Amino acid sequence: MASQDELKKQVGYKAVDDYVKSGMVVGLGTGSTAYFAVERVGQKLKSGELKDIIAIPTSIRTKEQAASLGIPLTTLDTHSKLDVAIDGADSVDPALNLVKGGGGALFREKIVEMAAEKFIVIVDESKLCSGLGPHFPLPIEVLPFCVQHTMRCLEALPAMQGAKAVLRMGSSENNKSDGDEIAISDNGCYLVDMHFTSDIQDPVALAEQIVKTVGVVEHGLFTEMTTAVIIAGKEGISEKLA
Ligand SMILES: O=C[C@H](O)[C@H](O)[C@H](O)COP(=O)(O)O
Repeated sequence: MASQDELKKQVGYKAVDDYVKSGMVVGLGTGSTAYFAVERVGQKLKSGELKDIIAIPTSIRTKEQAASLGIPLTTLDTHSKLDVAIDGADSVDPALNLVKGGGGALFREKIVEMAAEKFIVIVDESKLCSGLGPHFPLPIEVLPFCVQHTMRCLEALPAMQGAKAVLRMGSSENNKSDGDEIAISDNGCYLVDMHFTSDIQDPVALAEQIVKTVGVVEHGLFTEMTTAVIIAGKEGISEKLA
């Protein structure tokens, strides 16, 4: 049976093979699944199968990986429109709404992926869920100023359904929750993870309430953005179109 890494590699490679063509401006996602898509772009540029690609990375980690592979890079300041962006996700619901930001990259991911004509999501089947929320905590990037106050405001939002806010701890090297310092995003901000005990009833309404909360930079609900989800599982690879 294929390992989880093998499944991630399969979808990462397939997304590049199916959706990235020469001459495109490509958004490169962040995380252990997107890693393989970046690897594939690098391989195909090196072999000459792809030409004239320019890419926009969604984190410092991805920028470093892409640079090490010789992928030409740009930013949204130079290219406001992308042909395609490819990224992983932490949760995918049946309507292809996503929770993202488990690796802390949600702000850069969202600003890049919103600018892409096609947004291709790559996951193994463990990321599929019947409803967002309990499957994976919802990350929110916030300014450090008075973070405890911002967390209480988030908990009090009507559409938050009583979810509990937890300030993410990590280390300066890795903003996954594995250290004893407050995790710092690539943008110098904090990350708050909202823990739900029931499915989020209305992700669009919740997103609207979160962005109106002063102190919030961005949140990890990616609603109505997905073009397609490529899923790797025990039965092989499948694709769901929005
Ligand atoms: O901030 C991180 C991103 O949103 C990732 O795309 C997401 O956490 C999925 O990462 P992975 O493919 O490592 O599970």
